[in-house]
Amino acid sequence: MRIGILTGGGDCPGLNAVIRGAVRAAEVTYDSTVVGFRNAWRGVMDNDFELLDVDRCRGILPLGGTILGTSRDQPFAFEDGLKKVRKAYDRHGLDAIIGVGGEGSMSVLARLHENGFPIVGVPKTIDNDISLTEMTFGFQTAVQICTDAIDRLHTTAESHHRVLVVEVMGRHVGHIATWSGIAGGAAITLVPEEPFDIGEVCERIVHRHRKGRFATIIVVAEGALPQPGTMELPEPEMDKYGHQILGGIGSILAREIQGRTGIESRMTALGHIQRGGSPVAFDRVLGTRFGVAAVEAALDGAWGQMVALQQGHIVRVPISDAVGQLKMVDADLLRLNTMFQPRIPGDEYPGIPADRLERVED
Ligand SMILES: Nc1ncnc2c1ncn2[C@@H]1O[C@H](COP(=O)(O)OP(=O)(O)OP(=O)(O)O)[C@@H](O)[C@H]1O
Ligand SMILES: O=P(O)(O)OC[C@H]1O[C@](O)(CO)[C@@H](O)[C@@H]1O
Ligand SMILES: [Mg+2]
Repeated sequence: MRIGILTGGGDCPGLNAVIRGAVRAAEVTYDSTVVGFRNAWRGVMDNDFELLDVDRCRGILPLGGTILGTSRDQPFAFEDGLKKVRKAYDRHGLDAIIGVGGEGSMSVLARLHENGFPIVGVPKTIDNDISLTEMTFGFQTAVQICTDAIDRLHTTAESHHRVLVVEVMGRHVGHIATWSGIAGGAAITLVPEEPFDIGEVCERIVHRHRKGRFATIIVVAEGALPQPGTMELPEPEMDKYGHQILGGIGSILAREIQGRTGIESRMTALGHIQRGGSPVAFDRVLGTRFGVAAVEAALDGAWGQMVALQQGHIVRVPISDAVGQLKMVDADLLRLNTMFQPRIPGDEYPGIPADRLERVED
């Protein structure tokens, strides 16, 4: 079998593990050939490719990024895009294409499948927001990077008695913020799932500092939003693909908190550091499993399917079922954010008696 592979959307630690896993499975186990297209669909449309073999993939497992390069270009944005994809299939004698990407890339794959192409999807994103898979590779690496940063920020925040706002990625959902907030012991975590009230955030900070605490770490997802009418945010700029360029809520928050509370506040935006560098072991393993499973799906003719992690097992789900709705943070985890935040008078926590709440009041 001849299999095309490409990586699309933002890069992500673990992409090279997918490529290596797919190539090793194809070449060594299933006597198949893998054609790698550079920079996602741009490479398919421009015939920019390389043949991938076990030798080419030696040493790439611990490498961040993707050896194939990536882009947000896709065939439906071009009048002759589909024609060019068809030409690539014929020219390379392809039997399948494995597309590795985020929710946007999966939507493109679903449409290509509808157009008759033999497609298999592999979900990727540090944001961990793709439905029907419990985890995407890259996420654990991003969480570890954020947690390490928060650990460091604790000591400087405490020395200076400051509020430190840490802005992390998470365009539509707060998986990275929630996990790293819990792991790093943040006092307050703000996520897109639950618009925040700046007045209440400041009240919690003041209350905490009044009771002898000397520093506060706040983790905020880049896509977190204030409750309507509570705080002005500037309109974000757009990139050339129509995505909002996020990043900035951290500095706005730090300014607002300092202005309202009088407590010195600073901000650190972790930005693309979260996406760079070597994947942690979990992401290498998940990437490898996904790469192998994608080749096996192609060999089985499981077109239009996406490989996914469910209850520790690799399964296949229709790509069309995985797109359209993002995977939000579990209510169980969001509850921890609320439980661990500095308390203010009037807080209620379902299931916890009021006298106990008073005893553990932060
Ligand atoms: N339903 C769709 N049909 C056609 N194109 C789409 C669709 N949804 C998204 N796209 C486009 O697909 C491309 C890839 O999507 P996007 O840039 O969001 O990356 P992604 O794969 O979701 O990765 P990331 O996690 O980095 O966002 C973009 O150009 C986007 O505009
Ligand atoms: O690299 P770009 O295009 O700035 O995209 C940034 C976006 O990509 C993501 O990292 C997802 O891949 C989001 O968390 C973030 O908002
Ligand atoms: Mg996307």
